[in-house]
Amino acid sequence: MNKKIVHVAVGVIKAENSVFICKRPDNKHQGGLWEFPGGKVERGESVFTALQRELLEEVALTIHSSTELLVIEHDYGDKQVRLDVHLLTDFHGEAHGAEGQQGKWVAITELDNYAFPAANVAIIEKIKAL
Ligand SMILES: Nc1nc2c([nH]c(=O)n2[C@@H]2O[C@H](COP(=O)(O)OP(=O)(O)OP(=O)(O)O)[C@@H](O)[C@H]2O)c(=O)[nH]1
Ligand SMILES: [Mg+2]
Repeated sequence: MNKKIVHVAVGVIKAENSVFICKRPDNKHQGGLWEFPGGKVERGESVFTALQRELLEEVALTIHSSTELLVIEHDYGDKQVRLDVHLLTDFHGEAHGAEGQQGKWVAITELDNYAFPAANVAIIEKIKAL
């Protein structure tokens, strides 16, 4: 049976050798794990517009431009996702967990110390190679 694929815009917010990550609330899908901020792309919306909307809501950043990093399709069993991952280096604001969630800047060399959803393995590999 074909499952519906959830289209998600994911932003890797990078400044110097660090990226900004947030902790997913326990009650959400893949809760308690760390994530790159982002969310579902709404009907008729571009990935960039979704990123602008989600990052303002979640981490209070204004995004000026983005570049595509990679696309990941992953089946969690309970949910199938397509992650459109963009690199964000052109933004303004002070990143913080604007929805009450934990958020922090982490050196790319320290990312292996954080637990991410399974789909994120390829994102982390890509970031290390930037
Ligand atoms: N934002 C984000 N979502 C991810 C990552 N990795 C990953 O598998 N996902 C999955 O992508 C899906 C959608 O993300 P989301 O929960 O942020 O969506 P959203 O902000 O629109 O949330 P909402 O609809 O609950 O308000 C979730 O099933 C989540 O588990 C990641 O690094 N960042
Ligand atoms: Mg989200």
